[in-house]
Amino acid sequence: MAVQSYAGPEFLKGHGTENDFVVLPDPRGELDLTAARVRALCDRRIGLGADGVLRVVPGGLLGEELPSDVPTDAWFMDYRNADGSVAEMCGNGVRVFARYLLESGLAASGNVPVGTRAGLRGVLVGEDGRVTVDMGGAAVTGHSSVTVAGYAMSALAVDLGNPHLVCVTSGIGDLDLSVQPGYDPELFPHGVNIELVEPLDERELRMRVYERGVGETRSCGTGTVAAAVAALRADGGENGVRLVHVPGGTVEVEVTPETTTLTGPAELLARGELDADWWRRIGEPVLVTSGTNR
Ligand SMILES: N[C@@H](CCC[C@H](N)C(=O)O)C(=O)O
Repeated sequence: MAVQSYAGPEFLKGHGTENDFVVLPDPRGELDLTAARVRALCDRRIGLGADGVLRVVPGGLLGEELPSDVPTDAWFMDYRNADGSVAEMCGNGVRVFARYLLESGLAASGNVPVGTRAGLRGVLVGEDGRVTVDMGGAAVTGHSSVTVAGYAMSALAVDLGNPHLVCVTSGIGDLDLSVQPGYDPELFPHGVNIELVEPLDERELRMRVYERGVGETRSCGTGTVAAAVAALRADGGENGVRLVHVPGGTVEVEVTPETTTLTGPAELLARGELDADWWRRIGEPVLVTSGTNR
C-alpha cells in the first residue's frame, strides 16, 4: 500500500457567511495554480470543497499584473472561482484573507491593506470578531434585464470591481436558481453575478445570488453591496445602511458618497497539508482527443 506523503502545499479552509474558500499561502510565488487545480480543490467530492480559492502572494511578485494603487509590499489576494476562472474581487474572501494574515502574523492589527485585481482594499478585524472591508465606490453602470426560470425582471448593473446585475423584486425564495439566469452577453461578455433582492423594511433586505463561475452560493460580499445600492435606489436614495440577510447569515453594508463598507463574520476553521502526489496528479494534463486539456 502506498504511504501518503502529504508535504504538499499548505492550505486553510475558511468562510464568510458560508461563502467558503480554500486559502493557499504562497509566500514565494511558487504555486502553479492552474484552472484544473482550482476546480479539483473546490470540488466537494474529490477535493476540499469551496466556492473559490484565495492564493496569498506578495504583491511584489505580481509584476506588471499588480494594479497601480497596490504597493509591492502588500499581500495580494489572487482570487479564483470554483470553475477555475479568475475574478477581480471577492468581498467575503478579502475578509477571510485579512483574518488569515492576522492569525498567521503576516499583518499587524489595525487596518490591513490587501491587494486585489480591483485595487487596494483596507480591512479591519474588530474585537468582536466581525471584519469590515472598505469596498471602494460602487459604480451604477446602467439598466438591463435578467431571466430566471422564464421570468424576465429588470435589473440594475452595479460594478464593485466585478460586475453585478441586481433585481429588486418579491418572493425571491420561490425562484429557481439551480441554472444560470439569462442576461445580455453583449453587455457582459465576461459574465456577471446576479442578485435577487427583496426589501423587508427600510433597513433590512433579503438576497439570493447566482455567482459567476460558481452557481448559487450562500453569500456574496460584493453582491450584498450591489444589493444595498440597488435597494437604496429603489427607495429613492443613494446613501445609507442596510442589513443584508443571505442564506448563510447577515452582513451590514454602508453606502456613503465616498465609498461602501461591508461588515460581517469571517472564520478560519482548518489548516493542513495537501498530499504532494495528489497535487502533482491534478496538475497533470488530462489526455483528450480534441480541444484543450486543462
Ligand atoms: N463571493 C465573492 C465574489 C467572487 C467573485 C465572483 N464570483 C465573480 O466572478 O465576480 C464575494 O464575496 O464578493
